[in-house]
Amino acid sequence: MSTRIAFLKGHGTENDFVIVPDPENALDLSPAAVAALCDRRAGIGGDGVLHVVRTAAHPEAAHLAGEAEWFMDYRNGDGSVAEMCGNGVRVFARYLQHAGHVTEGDLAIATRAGVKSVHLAKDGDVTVGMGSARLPEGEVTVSVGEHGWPARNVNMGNPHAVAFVADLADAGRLLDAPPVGPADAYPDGVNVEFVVDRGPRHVAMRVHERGSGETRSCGTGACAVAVAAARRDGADPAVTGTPATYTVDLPGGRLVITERPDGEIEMTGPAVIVAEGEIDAEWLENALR
Ligand SMILES: N[C@H](CCC[C@H](N)C(=O)O)C(=O)O
Repeated sequence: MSTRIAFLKGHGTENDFVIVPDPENALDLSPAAVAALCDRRAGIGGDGVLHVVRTAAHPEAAHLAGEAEWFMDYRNGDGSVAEMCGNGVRVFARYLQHAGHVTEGDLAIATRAGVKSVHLAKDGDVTVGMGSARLPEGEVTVSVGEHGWPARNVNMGNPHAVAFVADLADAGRLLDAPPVGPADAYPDGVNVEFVVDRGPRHVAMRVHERGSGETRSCGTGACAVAVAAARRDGADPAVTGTPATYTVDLPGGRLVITERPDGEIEMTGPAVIVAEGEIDAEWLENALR
């Protein structure tokens, strides 16, 4: 019998992930291996992979070992690397609790976008300190077919273009990445969000994610949407001195985003471990050929 590699499956508002515990960073998780694991027909299936590594064991994160014991080595479903994954951090924290590495309460998780503070509440929700948003200068536009909209450029550690539309159906089927202009605005690609209002400080969104396609939810995207909506609504906390809280409905569930006057953004939502099992190492090896 060939070697087995442990995995778990989890999701946060139906943004789903293959979780691969690998404390000593011993596995060669190449882009091809990640894409094979995320393949929804020939593999396990997921929007991305959460590679669970002790911070001290990963060359990109070892400098953060004094601040956080675990590093979320996040990969998109196409095998590309992204700086941050908001839903992923919640599921990552839930995995650490499931595996007995942490109990409920507060913990820190290292990511490529720095160390994130996480609170595991008794009632099942997880709150993540997402840091603050950057709003690069310059107009960007998003197009779908003959439609075009001005969009807000928001960086949550990863890039987002947020377009407010009349109807979420205006985004079409989102089978491909919607063109974003100007062409040089996002040299490394971008996550694109389409937003409609549902009520005061209440929006709904769809997202086409860089490296994963349309997903049921995007945590960093929901934060980008809340930040863009607060600027549109004259509720920028840095100006008003008052925190701005938005309820964000996604196809896969609901997230609550609060931006404080100091710029810190908190995201609260569910995180679920669905299953665990073993990957056949020989299968994975063959999948790379
Ligand atoms: N596709 C994103 C990373 C995952 C973001 C999303 N799943 C989230 O929950 O924040 C990117 O390439 O920047």
